[in-house]
Amino acid sequence: MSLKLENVTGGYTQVPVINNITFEVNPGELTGLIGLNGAGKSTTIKHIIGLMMPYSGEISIDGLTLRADTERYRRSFSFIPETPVLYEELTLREHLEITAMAYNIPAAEAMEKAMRYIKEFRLEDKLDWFPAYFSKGMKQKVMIVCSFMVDAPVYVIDEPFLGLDPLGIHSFLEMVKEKKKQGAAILMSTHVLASAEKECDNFILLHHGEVKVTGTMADLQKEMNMPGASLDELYISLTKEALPS
Ligand SMILES: Nc1ncnc2c1ncn2[C@@H]1O[C@H](COP(=O)(O)OP(=O)(O)OP(=O)(O)O)[C@@H](O)[C@H]1O
Repeated sequence: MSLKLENVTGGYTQVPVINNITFEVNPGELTGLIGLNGAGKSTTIKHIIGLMMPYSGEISIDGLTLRADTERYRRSFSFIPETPVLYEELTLREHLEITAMAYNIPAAEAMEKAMRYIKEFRLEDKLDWFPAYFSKGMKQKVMIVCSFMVDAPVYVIDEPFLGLDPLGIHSFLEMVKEKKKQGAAILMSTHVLASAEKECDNFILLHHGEVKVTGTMADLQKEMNMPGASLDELYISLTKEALPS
Protein backbone atom coordinates (compact mmCIF):
# COMPACT_ATOMS: atom_id res chain seq x y z
CA MET A 1 0.00 0.00 0.00
CA SER A 2 1.36 3.43 -0.79
CA LEU A 3 0.93 6.76 0.92
CA LYS A 4 -0.05 9.49 -1.54
CA LEU A 5 -0.21 13.26 -1.16
CA GLU A 6 -1.83 15.06 -4.07
CA ASN A 7 -1.68 18.86 -4.32
CA VAL A 8 -1.91 19.24 -0.56
CA THR A 9 -2.03 22.81 0.74
CA GLY A 10 -2.41 23.34 4.46
CA GLY A 11 -1.25 24.94 7.66
CA TYR A 12 -2.48 26.40 10.92
CA THR A 13 -5.66 28.47 11.28
CA GLN A 14 -4.07 31.76 10.28
CA VAL A 15 -0.73 30.48 8.95
CA PRO A 16 -0.51 28.67 5.60
CA VAL A 17 2.63 26.49 5.71
CA ILE A 18 2.64 23.80 3.01
CA ASN A 19 1.84 24.63 -0.57
CA ASN A 20 0.62 22.24 -3.26
CA ILE A 21 2.62 19.25 -2.04
CA THR A 22 2.57 16.10 -4.16
CA PHE A 23 4.56 12.94 -3.44
CA GLU A 24 4.19 9.21 -3.01
CA VAL A 25 5.80 6.79 -0.56
CA ASN A 26 5.93 3.32 -2.08
CA PRO A 27 5.71 -0.11 -0.43
CA GLY A 28 9.06 -1.65 0.47
CA GLU A 29 10.80 1.74 0.38
CA LEU A 30 12.20 4.16 2.95
CA THR A 31 11.61 7.74 1.84
CA GLY A 32 13.44 10.61 3.54
CA LEU A 33 11.62 13.90 4.15
CA ILE A 34 14.39 16.49 4.21
CA GLY A 35 14.25 20.24 4.87
CA LEU A 36 15.60 23.11 6.97
CA ASN A 37 14.10 24.07 10.35
CA GLY A 38 10.67 25.47 9.57
CA ALA A 39 10.53 23.95 6.06
CA GLY A 40 7.22 22.28 6.91
CA LYS A 41 8.22 18.65 7.62
CA SER A 42 6.33 18.32 10.92
CA THR A 43 3.35 20.20 9.48
CA THR A 44 3.27 17.79 6.53
CA ILE A 45 3.41 14.86 8.96
CA LYS A 46 0.61 16.36 11.10
CA HIS A 47 -1.58 16.43 7.98
CA ILE A 48 -0.71 12.81 7.12
CA ILE A 49 -1.55 11.52 10.59
CA GLY A 50 -4.78 13.50 10.69
CA LEU A 51 -3.91 16.01 13.42
CA MET A 52 -4.53 18.73 10.83
CA MET A 53 -6.83 18.79 7.81
CA PRO A 54 -5.58 20.20 4.47
CA TYR A 55 -7.12 23.42 3.11
CA SER A 56 -7.15 21.57 -0.23
CA GLY A 57 -5.76 18.46 -1.91
CA GLU A 58 -5.93 14.85 -0.82
CA ILE A 59 -3.95 12.45 1.35
CA SER A 60 -4.62 8.73 0.93
CA ILE A 61 -3.27 5.34 1.94
CA ASP A 62 -4.06 2.85 -0.78
CA GLY A 63 -6.97 5.02 -1.85
CA LEU A 64 -8.31 5.34 1.70
CA THR A 65 -8.77 8.88 3.04
CA LEU A 66 -9.24 10.17 6.57
CA ARG A 67 -12.44 11.96 5.56
CA ALA A 68 -14.04 8.90 3.93
CA ASP A 69 -13.14 6.28 6.56
CA THR A 70 -11.47 7.76 9.62
CA GLU A 71 -11.07 4.53 11.58
CA ARG A 72 -9.60 2.41 8.75
CA TYR A 73 -7.32 5.26 7.69
CA ARG A 74 -6.00 5.63 11.27
CA ARG A 75 -5.30 1.89 11.49
CA SER A 76 -3.37 1.92 8.19
CA PHE A 77 -0.39 3.78 9.60
CA SER A 78 1.78 3.77 12.67
CA PHE A 79 3.56 6.92 13.83
CA ILE A 80 6.76 7.63 15.76
CA PRO A 81 6.80 11.25 16.99
CA GLU A 82 9.95 13.33 17.35
CA THR A 83 9.24 13.95 21.03
CA PRO A 84 8.17 10.87 22.98
CA VAL A 85 4.61 11.07 24.31
CA LEU A 86 4.12 8.62 27.17
CA TYR A 87 1.49 8.30 29.89
CA GLU A 88 3.17 9.05 33.22
CA GLU A 89 0.77 6.75 35.13
CA LEU A 90 1.31 3.69 32.88
CA THR A 91 4.23 1.25 32.96
CA LEU A 92 6.10 0.18 29.85
CA ARG A 93 4.11 -3.08 29.81
CA GLU A 94 0.83 -1.12 30.02
CA HIS A 95 1.93 1.06 27.10
CA LEU A 96 2.34 -2.11 25.02
CA GLU A 97 -1.07 -3.33 26.16
CA ILE A 98 -2.95 -0.14 25.25
CA THR A 99 -1.21 -0.03 21.85
CA ALA A 100 -2.44 -3.59 21.21
CA MET A 101 -5.96 -2.56 22.23
CA ALA A 102 -5.92 0.52 20.00
CA TYR A 103 -5.00 -1.58 16.96
CA ASN A 104 -7.18 -4.59 17.89
CA ILE A 105 -4.20 -6.95 18.20
CA PRO A 106 -4.75 -9.94 20.52
CA ALA A 107 -2.75 -9.40 23.73
CA ALA A 108 -0.53 -12.51 23.48
CA GLU A 109 0.35 -11.88 19.84
CA ALA A 110 1.10 -8.22 20.59
CA MET A 111 3.40 -9.06 23.50
CA GLU A 112 5.27 -11.63 21.42
CA LYS A 113 5.87 -9.03 18.67
CA ALA A 114 6.78 -6.31 21.16
CA MET A 115 9.22 -8.49 23.11
CA ARG A 116 11.50 -8.91 20.07
CA TYR A 117 11.93 -5.13 19.92
CA ILE A 118 12.09 -4.80 23.70
CA LYS A 119 14.99 -7.29 23.78
CA GLU A 120 16.74 -5.64 20.84
CA PHE A 121 16.62 -2.33 22.75
CA ARG A 122 17.66 -4.07 26.02
CA LEU A 123 14.51 -2.95 27.87
CA GLU A 124 13.31 -6.36 29.07
CA ASP A 125 14.06 -5.61 32.73
CA LYS A 126 12.15 -2.30 32.53
CA LEU A 127 8.69 -3.65 31.65
CA ASP A 128 7.21 -2.62 35.01
CA TRP A 129 8.90 0.77 35.14
CA PHE A 130 7.06 4.09 34.80
CA PRO A 131 8.22 6.67 32.20
CA ALA A 132 9.43 9.05 34.94
CA TYR A 133 12.40 6.68 35.43
CA PHE A 134 13.33 6.48 31.73
CA SER A 135 16.05 8.49 30.00
CA LYS A 136 15.18 10.46 26.84
CA GLY A 137 16.58 7.69 24.63
CA MET A 138 14.67 5.02 26.54
CA LYS A 139 11.43 6.97 26.05
CA GLN A 140 12.21 7.20 22.33
CA LYS A 141 12.79 3.44 22.23
CA VAL A 142 9.39 2.83 23.88
CA MET A 143 7.74 4.93 21.15
CA ILE A 144 9.57 2.89 18.48
CA VAL A 145 8.51 -0.42 20.07
CA CYS A 146 4.86 0.73 20.33
CA SER A 147 4.93 1.74 16.67
CA PHE A 148 6.74 -1.31 15.26
CA MET A 149 4.74 -3.88 17.26
CA VAL A 150 1.86 -2.88 14.93
CA ASP A 151 2.03 -4.47 11.47
CA ALA A 152 0.96 -1.37 9.58
CA PRO A 153 1.30 -0.89 5.81
CA VAL A 154 2.61 2.66 6.37
CA TYR A 155 5.01 4.03 9.02
CA VAL A 156 5.54 7.75 9.57
CA ILE A 157 8.65 8.57 11.55
CA ASP A 158 9.55 12.10 12.69
CA GLU A 159 13.30 12.59 13.35
CA PRO A 160 14.18 9.28 15.03
CA PHE A 161 17.95 9.63 15.44
CA LEU A 162 18.46 12.47 17.90
CA GLY A 163 17.68 10.75 21.21
CA LEU A 164 19.20 7.36 20.37
CA ASP A 165 22.73 6.11 21.16
CA PRO A 166 24.73 4.50 18.29
CA LEU A 167 23.65 1.00 19.31
CA GLY A 168 20.03 2.15 19.45
CA ILE A 169 20.35 3.74 15.98
CA HIS A 170 21.80 0.50 14.61
CA SER A 171 18.92 -1.54 16.10
CA PHE A 172 16.35 0.97 14.83
CA LEU A 173 17.76 0.80 11.28
CA GLU A 174 17.68 -3.01 11.36
CA MET A 175 13.99 -2.83 12.37
CA VAL A 176 13.32 -0.42 9.49
CA LYS A 177 15.00 -2.82 7.04
CA GLU A 178 12.82 -5.66 8.31
CA LYS A 179 9.67 -3.55 7.89
CA LYS A 180 10.75 -2.66 4.35
CA LYS A 181 11.26 -6.34 3.54
CA GLN A 182 7.72 -6.99 4.76
CA GLY A 183 6.53 -4.41 2.22
CA ALA A 184 5.88 -1.39 4.43
CA ALA A 185 6.00 2.12 2.99
CA ILE A 186 8.05 4.28 5.37
CA LEU A 187 8.30 8.07 5.47
CA MET A 188 11.03 9.43 7.76
CA SER A 189 11.91 13.06 8.40
CA THR A 190 15.46 13.74 9.54
CA HIS A 191 18.28 16.27 9.67
CA VAL A 192 20.90 13.52 9.93
CA LEU A 193 21.78 13.60 6.26
CA ALA A 194 24.66 11.10 6.31
CA SER A 195 22.33 8.43 7.70
CA ALA A 196 19.52 9.48 5.37
CA GLU A 197 21.78 9.24 2.31
CA LYS A 198 22.95 5.78 3.35
CA GLU A 199 19.59 4.35 4.36
CA CYS A 200 16.83 6.00 2.30
CA ASP A 201 15.75 4.75 -1.11
CA ASN A 202 14.08 8.03 -2.07
CA PHE A 203 14.06 11.63 -0.90
CA ILE A 204 11.64 14.54 -0.77
CA LEU A 205 13.41 17.88 -0.41
CA LEU A 206 11.07 20.44 1.14
CA HIS A 207 11.84 24.16 1.20
CA HIS A 208 9.52 26.95 2.39
CA GLY A 209 6.61 24.51 2.42
CA GLU A 210 7.11 23.36 -1.18
CA VAL A 211 8.50 20.16 -2.62
CA LYS A 212 11.58 21.24 -4.57
CA VAL A 213 12.83 17.89 -5.81
CA THR A 214 12.05 14.20 -5.27
CA GLY A 215 13.57 10.86 -6.23
CA THR A 216 16.62 8.68 -5.65
CA MET A 217 20.09 10.17 -5.08
CA ALA A 218 20.75 9.73 -8.81
CA ASP A 219 17.48 11.54 -9.65
CA LEU A 220 18.34 14.45 -7.32
CA GLN A 221 21.87 14.76 -8.70
CA LYS A 222 20.51 14.79 -12.26
CA GLU A 223 17.66 17.19 -11.50
CA MET A 224 19.97 19.62 -9.71
CA ASN A 225 22.76 19.13 -12.23
CA MET A 226 25.25 18.10 -9.54
CA PRO A 227 26.65 14.70 -10.57
CA GLY A 228 28.28 12.81 -7.69
CA ALA A 229 27.08 15.33 -5.07
CA SER A 230 26.29 14.12 -1.55
CA LEU A 231 22.86 14.69 -0.01
CA ASP A 232 24.52 17.29 2.21
CA GLU A 233 25.81 19.19 -0.84
CA LEU A 234 22.48 18.92 -2.66
CA TYR A 235 20.59 20.14 0.39
CA ILE A 236 22.91 23.10 0.98
CA SER A 237 22.75 24.09 -2.66
CA LEU A 238 18.96 23.93 -2.60
CA THR A 239 18.70 26.10 0.49
CA LYS A 240 21.52 28.54 -0.36
CA GLU A 241 19.09 31.40 -0.75
CA ALA A 242 18.13 30.92 2.92
CA LEU A 243 21.72 30.95 4.21
CA PRO A 244 23.61 34.11 5.18
CA SER A 245 26.09 35.12 2.45
N1 LIG B 1 1.32 25.58 16.09
C1 LIG B 1 1.73 26.41 15.11
N2 LIG B 1 1.02 27.53 14.82
C2 LIG B 1 1.40 28.35 13.82
N3 LIG B 1 2.49 28.14 13.05
C3 LIG B 1 3.24 27.06 13.30
C4 LIG B 1 2.91 26.12 14.34
N4 LIG B 1 3.84 25.13 14.33
C5 LIG B 1 4.71 25.43 13.34
N5 LIG B 1 4.36 26.58 12.71
C6 LIG B 1 5.02 27.21 11.58
O1 LIG B 1 5.01 26.33 10.48
C7 LIG B 1 6.22 26.43 9.74
C8 LIG B 1 6.76 25.02 9.51
O2 LIG B 1 7.05 24.43 10.79
P1 LIG B 1 7.35 22.87 10.92
O3 LIG B 1 7.32 22.57 12.39
O4 LIG B 1 6.46 22.13 10.02
O5 LIG B 1 8.85 22.79 10.36
P2 LIG B 1 9.89 21.58 10.32
O6 LIG B 1 10.33 21.47 8.90
O7 LIG B 1 9.31 20.39 10.95
O8 LIG B 1 11.07 22.19 11.19
P3 LIG B 1 12.09 21.51 12.25
O9 LIG B 1 13.17 20.91 11.41
O10 LIG B 1 12.58 22.70 13.00
O11 LIG B 1 11.34 20.53 13.09
C9 LIG B 1 7.15 27.35 10.52
O12 LIG B 1 7.13 28.61 9.91
C10 LIG B 1 6.51 27.42 11.89
O13 LIG B 1 6.71 28.69 12.46
